[in-house]
Amino acid sequence: MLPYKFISESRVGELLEWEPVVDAVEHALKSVSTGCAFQSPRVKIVLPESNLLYSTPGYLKDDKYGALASRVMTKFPSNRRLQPPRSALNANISLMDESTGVVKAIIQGNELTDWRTAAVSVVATKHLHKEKPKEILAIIGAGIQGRIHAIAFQTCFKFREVRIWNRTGKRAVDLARKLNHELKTDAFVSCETVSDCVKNADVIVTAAMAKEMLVKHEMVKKGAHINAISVNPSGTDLDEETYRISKVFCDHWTGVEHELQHIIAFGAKFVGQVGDVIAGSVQAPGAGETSIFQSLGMAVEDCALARLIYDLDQIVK
Ligand SMILES: NC(=O)C1=CN([C@@H]2O[C@H](COP(=O)(O)OP(=O)(O)OC[C@H]3O[C@@H](n4cnc5c(N)ncnc54)[C@H](O)[C@@H]3O)[C@@H](O)[C@H]2O)C=CC1
Ligand SMILES: O=C(O)C1=NCCCC1
Repeated sequence: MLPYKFISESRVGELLEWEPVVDAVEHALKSVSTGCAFQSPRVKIVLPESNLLYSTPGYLKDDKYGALASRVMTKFPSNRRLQPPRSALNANISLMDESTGVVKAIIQGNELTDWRTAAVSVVATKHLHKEKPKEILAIIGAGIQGRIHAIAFQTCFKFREVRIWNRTGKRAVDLARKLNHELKTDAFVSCETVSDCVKNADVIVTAAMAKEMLVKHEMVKKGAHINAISVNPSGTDLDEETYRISKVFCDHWTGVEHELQHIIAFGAKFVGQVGDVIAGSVQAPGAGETSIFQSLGMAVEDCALARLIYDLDQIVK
């Protein structure tokens, strides 16, 4: 018998639904603005062959989603070439008892990472693109994050059209077909060029981790909202001018200081954390203002989800 609960990926998949996940990450995002988030900059270790190990410990003080947790994640890009292929990112979360610090659960963390990242983009869009059109969504990159963002956004907002572009076009075609089938809709379409995908889109998600800047400012509709979720220290999916002409928001200031200096060097001005807008201390972008949410991911998001999963595991049989 293990001295802690083990919660597997398949169990996490059974437990999660969008409404509670979005609520949990909304609490986590707000916590950075209200003094309820305790977290350090992400530790990143570069391993041989450019593989990575990330560590993100944190404590979220919150009645509903409060938790003391630490996530360890590895990124081994060559996993995609294994037979059968494996995810490049692999995460596990230790959830500790808040009064003793003793581990009470180990949660496999890939589903958790996928759901929480897409839910964070949903919350950013809700608050930064409030009362603005949500007819056309463009998704750049049809990988794990592209797929989960497509599902989350369609579940939470119901866009009329969801366009998907991918470097290898067949992946975008296949994903659109699969999602139409799974979600019983015809809203998903694939696009052959980034420009066709982004043109006139109200909301854009970039999850391609491209070496070149894929989205150029002239492609982006004035007043659109962009969720830039790729974490890439050497590049961005958006061009420099898109950053300069937009109001740019982050998840947490510490992350900006430690990981986003290359974007500040473009002349981008970060105007606040999404949590500041939720808490009412920073204004949301006005009509006609283009906005970017530069997502890094942070420990308190993992805390909120770990708590939600742990609590659901106790009650859902
Ligand atoms: N902000 C956050 O909290 C999180 C961010 N991420 C980041 O999101 C990004 C996507 O992650 P996943 O979907 O898991 O990866 P993935 O490998 O499943 O998908 C990446 C997609 O980008 C495309 N791509 C790769 N290189 C490209 C290039 N040079 N040009 C154009 N397209 C290219 C691939 O075809 C693939 O469809 C990564 O940068 C990852 O680090 C992932 C999880 C959380
Ligand atoms: O989930 C996170 O947080 C990630 N951080 C850095 C790299 C991609 C995922």
